[in-house]
Amino acid sequence: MQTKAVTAERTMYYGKKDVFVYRTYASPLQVQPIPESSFTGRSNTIMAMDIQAALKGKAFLSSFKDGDNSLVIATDSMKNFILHQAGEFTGSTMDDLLQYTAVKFLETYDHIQGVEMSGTQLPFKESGEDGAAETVYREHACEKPYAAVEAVRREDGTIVLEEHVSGVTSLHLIKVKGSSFAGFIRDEYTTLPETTDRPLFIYLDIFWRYSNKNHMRENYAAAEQIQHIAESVFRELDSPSIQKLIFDIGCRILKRFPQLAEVSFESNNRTWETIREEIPGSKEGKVFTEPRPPYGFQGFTVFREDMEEEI
Ligand SMILES: O=c1[nH]c(=O)c2[nH]c(=O)[nH]c2[nH]1
Repeated sequence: MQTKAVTAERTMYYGKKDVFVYRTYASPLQVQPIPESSFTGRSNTIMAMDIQAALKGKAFLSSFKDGDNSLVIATDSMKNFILHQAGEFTGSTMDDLLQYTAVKFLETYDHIQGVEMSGTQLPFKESGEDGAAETVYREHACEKPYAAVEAVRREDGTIVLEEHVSGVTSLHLIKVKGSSFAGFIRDEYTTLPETTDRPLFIYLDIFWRYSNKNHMRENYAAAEQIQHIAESVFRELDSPSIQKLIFDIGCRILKRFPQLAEVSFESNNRTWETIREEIPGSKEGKVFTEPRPPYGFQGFTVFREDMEEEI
């Protein structure tokens, strides 16, 4: 849950997580292709999602303090509500489904003040060599589209979308050569050698915000396209560090999608451990093994004003 007790304000919410929603034959998604990706949409024959919802509002105080459940919507009922709305939903993205359902919660129950919802999409790829099979899908590992929304009831009673973040999580990208890491502080704590060419393996989560919340429907940036941009920039550029790599990926994403205001990254260094630098008879072959913990990580947000040069 994103909500953290970092302010003097009381933390108070409750909800349901891991609501698995499988909606079949939702409206297909269509997007404009971009140079880095031939992706043009999803059939949405299966929209598979792991959804979380949290309800907020002063009305719930008595349930915590006095054990008064008279205003409690059981989390079991919340699960049923979410599953029901998945059948009413006519849109084509998880972002939209979350917004639709969060607003429905507020419209249905007057005493709720805010609803936070997030979801991870579980991609099912068309099965078959040419992807032509229309009814058989194989579950796809690794990268997953993500979305989170918060809808609130204002003082004047209007319901607004206060927060919306989209994302793609668990990209596992390896580039076997063309990455370096050198020039860092060398002191008595340094044992890491400088590398001019390392096999860089990163785990990457990417999150983005639209400059205007209406863009979510009119100018949707698909997780697949963001992923393909990340892969293209990784392939094209020789990076001096993961820090610079994620910055460059962020600039390219903002360049490609003017409707986005910012892109954030959480990266994890999973660079393989080198076992054999040289293999007799092989020009470039090496042998590596899994890295051992602990793992390095980076977090960074790229804003539009950061984009000075063309990438
Ligand atoms: O790209 C990197 N950035 C770092 O900050 C770092 N630190 C480290 O040990 N290896 C790496 N690699």
